[in-house]
Amino acid sequence: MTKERKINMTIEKIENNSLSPIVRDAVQKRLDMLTKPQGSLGVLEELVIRLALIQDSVTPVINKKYVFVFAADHGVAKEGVSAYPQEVTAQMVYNFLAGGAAINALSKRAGAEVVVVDAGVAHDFSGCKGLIDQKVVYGSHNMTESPAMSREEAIKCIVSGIELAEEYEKKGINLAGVGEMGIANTTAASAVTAILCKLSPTVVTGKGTGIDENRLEKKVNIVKKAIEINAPDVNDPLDVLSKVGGAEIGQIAGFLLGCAALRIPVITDGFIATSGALIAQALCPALSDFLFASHVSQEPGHIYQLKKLGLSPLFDLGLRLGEGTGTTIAMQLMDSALEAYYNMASFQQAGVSEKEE
Ligand SMILES: O=C(O)c1ccc[n+]([C@@H]2O[C@H](COP(=O)([O-])O)[C@@H](O)[C@H]2O)c1
Ligand SMILES: Cc1cc2nc[nH]c2cc1C
Repeated sequence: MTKERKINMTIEKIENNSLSPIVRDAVQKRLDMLTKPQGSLGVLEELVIRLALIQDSVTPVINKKYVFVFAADHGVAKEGVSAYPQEVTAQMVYNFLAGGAAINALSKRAGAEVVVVDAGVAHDFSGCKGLIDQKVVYGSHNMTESPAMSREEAIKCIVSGIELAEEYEKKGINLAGVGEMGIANTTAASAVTAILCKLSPTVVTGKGTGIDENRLEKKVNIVKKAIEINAPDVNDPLDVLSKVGGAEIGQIAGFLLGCAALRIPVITDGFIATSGALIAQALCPALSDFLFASHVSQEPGHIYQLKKLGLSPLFDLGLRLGEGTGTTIAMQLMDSALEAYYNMASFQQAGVSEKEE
C-alpha cells in the first residue's frame, strides 16, 4: 500500500467512527442516578461521557496508559531562537531513557508508561536501548533558507505516527498522551499555528524555553521570514508540515490520526504537540471528537490552537515544559472521573431522596 493510501484509509476510518447517542444517553442516565445533584461533577462527568463515546462502551476502561515523547531537532535553531543549545534535545532523550525527566516522574504518578520516540534528532542513537527509532531526518533544514523537510519526509512522518498507534493498540493501550522534545520547536509550532489559525506570527509566537524580549522580536521575524520564503499552502496540511513544521510535529499528527481511527482516547499536551493536532485536524476535521486537551500552555498561541480544535483545556497551571507533562495530570483527572462513575452509590442503593420535581 502506498503511504498516501495509508493516510487516506486512516482518515476514512475516523470519519466512519460514529459516536453513539445510545451510549451517550445510557452514561448520562447512570451519572444522574448517582448520589449527587445532577451535573454537579461538572467536567468530570463530561470526561466520562467522552471516554464512553470514544471507546463506544457504557463501561469505558482506562488501565493501560502510555505517554509518547516524540523528539526531533530543527535547523532553525541556528538562528538563535531558543534559550538552550540544540544538543539539549539528544541529551534530554538520554535523560528520558534514564528516567530522570519531569515526564518520568509525573507518568509514574499517573500510572502511565513513557515511550520515547526518535522522530528526527540530529544525533546517532544506534545501539541505544529502549528508544523507538522512527528517525525520518537528522534534524530538519533551517526553514528560513529552504523547506524544513521534503513532502516525502512529511508523509513518512504521518505514516510512522499512524503505525505506532497501531502497534500499541496490539499491546492493549486504552489511553494515550502525546508530548515532545526538540530545541527550537516552538518556532516551527508558531509558524504552523500562524498559517493554520490564520493569525499573525506576532500574536502566536512566545518565549519558548525562556528567551528575552529582544530575542522574541527576532524570533517573530524568523517565523515571518520562514513563511514568506516557503509560502506554505494553507489548504494543504502536508505542505505546511513539510515547509515549516518538523519531524516530531508530523509524527504526533500521524499518531493522533492513528489513535482516532482505532478509537483510542488521546490527550494532547502543550503548544508544540497541539500544532501536530492542528495538522491532523486539517487532514481530518473529525479528529477532535477523539482528542482531549490537557492544559493551556504559557505560549500565547496555544489558546488559539485549542479554539481552532474546538477543545477546552482541563486546567491552567502555567505549564510550558512539554514532554507530555500536562497529559499525565489529565490522565489522573480521567481516573478520578471513572472512580466516581463506577464506585458511587445510586440514590436507590443509598436510600437518599431524589430531586423534587
Ligand atoms: O509544551 C509547551 O507548551 C512548551 C512551551 C515552551 C517550551 N517547550 C519545550 O521547550 C522546547 C522548545 O522551546 P524552544 O525555546 O527551544 O523553542 C521543546 O523541547 C519543548 O518541549 C514546550
Ligand atoms: C532542560 C530542558 C528540558 C526540556 N523538556 C522539554 N523541553 C525542554 C527544554 C530544556 C532546555
